[in-house]
Amino acid sequence: MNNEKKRHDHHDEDARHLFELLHNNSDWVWEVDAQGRYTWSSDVVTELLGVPPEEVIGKTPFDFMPPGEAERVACAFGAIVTEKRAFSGLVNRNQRADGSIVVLETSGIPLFDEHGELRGYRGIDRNISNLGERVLQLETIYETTPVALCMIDREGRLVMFNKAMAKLLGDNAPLETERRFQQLIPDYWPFFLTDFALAESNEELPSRELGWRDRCYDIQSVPVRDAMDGVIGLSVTWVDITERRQAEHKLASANKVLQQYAQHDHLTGLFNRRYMDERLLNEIARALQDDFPLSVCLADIDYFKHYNDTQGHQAGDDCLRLVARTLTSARLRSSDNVSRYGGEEFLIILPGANLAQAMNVAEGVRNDISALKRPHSASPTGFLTISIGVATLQHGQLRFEEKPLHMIASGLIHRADTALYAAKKQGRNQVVSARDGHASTESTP
Ligand SMILES: Nc1nc2c(ncn2[C@@H]2O[C@H](COP(=O)(O)OP(=O)(O)OP(=O)(O)O)[C@@H](O)[C@H]2O)c(=O)[nH]1
Repeated sequence: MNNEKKRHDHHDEDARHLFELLHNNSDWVWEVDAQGRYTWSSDVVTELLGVPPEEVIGKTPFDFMPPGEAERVACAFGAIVTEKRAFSGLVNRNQRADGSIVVLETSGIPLFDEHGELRGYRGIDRNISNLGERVLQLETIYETTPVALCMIDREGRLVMFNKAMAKLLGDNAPLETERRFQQLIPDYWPFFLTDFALAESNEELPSRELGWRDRCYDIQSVPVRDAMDGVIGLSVTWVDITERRQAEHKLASANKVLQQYAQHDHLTGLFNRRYMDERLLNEIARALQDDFPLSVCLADIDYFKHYNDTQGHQAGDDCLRLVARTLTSARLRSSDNVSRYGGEEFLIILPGANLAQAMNVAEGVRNDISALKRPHSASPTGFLTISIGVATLQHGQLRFEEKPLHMIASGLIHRADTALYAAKKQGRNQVVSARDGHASTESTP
């Protein structure tokens, strides 16, 4: 009898204690039915929402939230109820009876009846107004930023992802967090495995440029660590750089076209004088450095003014194009360069060619042009011909040249021009070298 009374007293004591715990605490304890209507509430609700427990019964949590917030939370809570799972840390804004806003952190566990059917939830709400407002703001920023963000854990699960990331994944977007990245974008998983390995060894993670469904992304992972500094996941940023890359490609092609214009003669397609002057400086510098000879051939169409005057300017242009084609199809080395140097004047740079070799090339070119048998009434041959002046920077002689490059270049061109003048003077349709001023081939009248 005595023991029985003791047990009874204990029971009373526990019940009083439990009552105190439930109603006189900082957390609000509640139960809802399967439709989310409160079926039981501790007194703490008065403190949190400014209404007594009896006014809460029959209502749902969404009845205490501002409309936009109710919609947002309903969305998150809908997924939880569908899966009939426990949840925690669900942050939500509520409107108190006096109109003020209180931010609550809600956690709960599902309750099942004897048939295993969901009969409701039991849980607690905690007032986190100070911290909560900041958390919600950060969540909003995370959710609505146009940059795609996600967090991948070590098993490849997509633990978190924002709206932009869901859009990026499109119909690949996971409906449950259990979906693994390996299944979503299998090709990228090896990159993240590498990032995990680098993060483990405290190395910097590189940014990567990868394509996914016709878009181009700049992807950067940052390790997420636990309290013991272990890597538990990767926070990944996906910046869509498709437009930037497209603009860069357009710019590169435009630059290519501009460069083509800047370096080429539009009539013949050959390199122009501006390019060739620069090229000549580079070739002379190379010849000086490696101590090899370099020659230039300056070619000029004979009696071209007359050709123009009799055949017309258009035919003159065609003739210039024909000469350009013939010069480029001559058997030159790949390092040789042909340009239109002036109106009807062409320059050929022959790196590595000594005077004899250059004379040979020039003679071949002269011969090619006369072999075209292009009628030209003013020419003594009756056909189109060219005259060529050849000048060479001799191997060995260069070493002692101490002039600036541009002076060596202009001196070389000047000597070729003087030789060309001599060729014209001696009857045209011939090649003359700057050294001796003698024609290598006489014109054939
Ligand atoms: N059709 C055409 N003619 C051009 C072009 N550039 C220069 N010319 C012509 O080339 C001719 C060059 O004439 P001249 O410098 O007097 O020389 P030439 O008549 O060839 O006489 P020699 O060089 O002494 O044999 C001029 O009539 C220019 O108008 C061009 O792009 N197209």
